[in-house]
Amino acid sequence: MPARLSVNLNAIAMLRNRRNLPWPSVVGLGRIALAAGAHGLTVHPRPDQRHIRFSDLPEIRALIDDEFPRAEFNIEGFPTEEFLELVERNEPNQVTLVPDDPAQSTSDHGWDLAGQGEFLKPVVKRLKRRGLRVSLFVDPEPAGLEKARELGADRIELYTGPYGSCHSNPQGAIRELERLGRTADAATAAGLAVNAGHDLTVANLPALAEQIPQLAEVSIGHALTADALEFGMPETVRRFLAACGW
Ligand SMILES: CC(=O)[C@@H](O)[C@H](O)COP(=O)(O)O
Ligand SMILES: NCC(=O)COP(=O)(O)O
Repeated sequence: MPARLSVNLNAIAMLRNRRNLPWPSVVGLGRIALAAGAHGLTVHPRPDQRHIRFSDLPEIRALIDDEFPRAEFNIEGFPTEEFLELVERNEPNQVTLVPDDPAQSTSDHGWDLAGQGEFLKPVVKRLKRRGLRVSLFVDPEPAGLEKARELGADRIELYTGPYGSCHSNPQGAIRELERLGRTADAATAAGLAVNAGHDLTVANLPALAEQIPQLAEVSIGHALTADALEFGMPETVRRFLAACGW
């Protein structure tokens, strides 16, 4: 089955936050994306709430529950106590744990699974006890992924930033794709399902989907929001779904 598309609403929230006004509406554009066929919505709340605000989460949860009960809600972020309580209050289908520092402008690396395993283990256990699917954001590096399974994770999310940055470097893109493919295969061998995200575009998705046939989900925000400004959200979602192979 082609990878499912989860639309990341952070970039829309960032645009909204330029003013103390309720537009563009994060929930409204989430609704349009799901109505156009997207399979889920992703948010990545950060402690300073510079994109998604904590108050957006119950509204997104209600949108899915009331209007799109088959859609998935994915919450991404660094597992502080504040983040974990936010997750527990809003009951997503999936939690993607990301090792980003509050000062980072965006996510730019995956977990050091060996070095940070002791920190992650109780966090994964706590989320699993709540019945949530847990995914760990990882670099495209095949070695050591069994550790993610040992920690209790269900999935990994491949950090595709280095692949995305090869948009005008075809040889580099081929090298990154091979690295992503080997990492995905190592994850599958370890019993983990595979998600991917960061700087994915309509242009670079088809090759990724071909390289990783087992890809379960892609979460996409920045390029999808840029395209939505040009083509409108419904047409953009259809273009991204087609790029995934739907
Ligand atoms: C983990 C990841 O790659 C995304 O969550 C990314 O951080 C999107 O969030 P921003 O667009 O707010 O950086
Ligand atoms: N997990 C990655 C994500 O949600 C979106 O990243 P981007 O498309 O905004 O780079």
